[in-house]
Amino acid sequence: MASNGDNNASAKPPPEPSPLRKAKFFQANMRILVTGGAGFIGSHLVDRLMQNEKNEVIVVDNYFTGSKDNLKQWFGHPRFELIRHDVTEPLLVEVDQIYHLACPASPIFYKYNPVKTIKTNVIGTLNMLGLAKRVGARILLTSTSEVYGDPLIHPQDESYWGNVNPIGVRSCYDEGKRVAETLMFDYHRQHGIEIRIARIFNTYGPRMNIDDGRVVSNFIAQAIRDEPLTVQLPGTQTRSFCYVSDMVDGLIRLMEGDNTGPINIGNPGEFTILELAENVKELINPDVQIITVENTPDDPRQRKPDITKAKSLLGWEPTIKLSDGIPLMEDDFRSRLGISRKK
Ligand SMILES: NC(=O)c1ccc[n+]([C@@H]2O[C@H](COP(=O)([O-])OP(=O)(O)OC[C@H]3O[C@@H](n4cnc5c(N)ncnc54)[C@H](O)[C@@H]3O)[C@@H](O)[C@H]2O)c1
Ligand SMILES: O=c1ccn([C@@H]2O[C@H](COP(=O)(O)OP(=O)(O)O[C@H]3OC[C@@H](O)[C@H](O)[C@H]3O)[C@@H](O)[C@H]2O)c(=O)[nH]1
Repeated sequence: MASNGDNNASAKPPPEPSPLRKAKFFQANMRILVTGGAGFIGSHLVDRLMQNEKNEVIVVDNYFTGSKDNLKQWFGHPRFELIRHDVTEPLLVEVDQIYHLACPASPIFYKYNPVKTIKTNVIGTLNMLGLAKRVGARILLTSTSEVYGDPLIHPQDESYWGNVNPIGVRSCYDEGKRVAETLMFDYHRQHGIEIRIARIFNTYGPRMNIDDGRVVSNFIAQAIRDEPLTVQLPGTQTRSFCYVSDMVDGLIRLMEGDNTGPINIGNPGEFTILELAENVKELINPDVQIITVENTPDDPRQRKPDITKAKSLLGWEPTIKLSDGIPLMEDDFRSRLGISRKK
């Protein structure tokens, strides 16, 4: 099946960014806002940004799925600030870059209060774009592979417009992210805002909530606790799993580069969910049982990123394969669960 053409096509060049960008008083540091920075990917991003001593990092988070614990290593640091704030409310800060991650990402959490999820995606993104416009900041949105819905082309490249149910139980998230992308491009074309859009594919690693509900964290927690691994039917559905340090590297490259995106960031290594369960069983607990359970509506049947653009435009590709990433996550889960390896 054919793709839908160039997403970036625009008739005329966008206007210049806000003059405020160039009218600031001299300042040596880069002031970076990370929304959703207390969450899984956000906190790893903050760690990486804080390594650069020219960066000042402000995190805003409402702690719905994130935790202060993920950032405790930075409390009291002079270049770090944490604000309890909900992005559905306006925010007044002075920053140069915005990494906009705030949004529950696990299906069980984003479906828990769907109206809030879509407000976070739409009003939250509008607020962050309004902020970017006022201060002339560059803004990066963490969009998702879910914008492709249950994809009819495989692997998915950025020119594919997707196959999304607009009225389903996942729509608050996938349609919400699609509107967020639309808003990003409208602010770019209309107001000259410097935008970056990452389409993130399934990402895993240390610090995921133990009971997050997503498949890798579920299977690892189950294997450590000696509970059966719950493969949702049919088990032949596929996902491609990216380790979090690779993801953070891709996001920073996208922010620092010249391309608006959207750009897929993910690991093209594709596994059926049953294969994932077998991998976790082999690596963590060969005695654990694998069982099948009912699935939820509209679960995408296949997903794998085409990362040609990320390779050529960002010089990025993932470096950590699943069989190396699972043990790294296992260490973190064991220490948080207080269950050591069997002798
Ligand atoms: N992890 C993945 O596989 C994946 C895949 C695709 C896209 N993404 C996107 O990456 C981003 C981060 O995902 P994650 O896996 O780290 O999820 P996460 O749930 O761990 O982090 C999301 C963070 O946003 C915060 N948040 C939620 N709603 C908020 C609101 N209204 N105001 C302020 N803060 C709010 C949460 O408390 C949490 O700290 C999300 O935008 C998600 O859609 C993640
Ligand atoms: O215990 C489980 C959990 C999940 N699954 C299956 O594993 C697959 C992946 O499910 P997850 O809940 O981890 O995540 P999904 O791929 O459905 O959605 C994710 O996609 C990308 C991001 O935007 C989000 O992090 C999330 O929406 C699904 O087919 C699901 O049915 C299981 O078989 N068992």
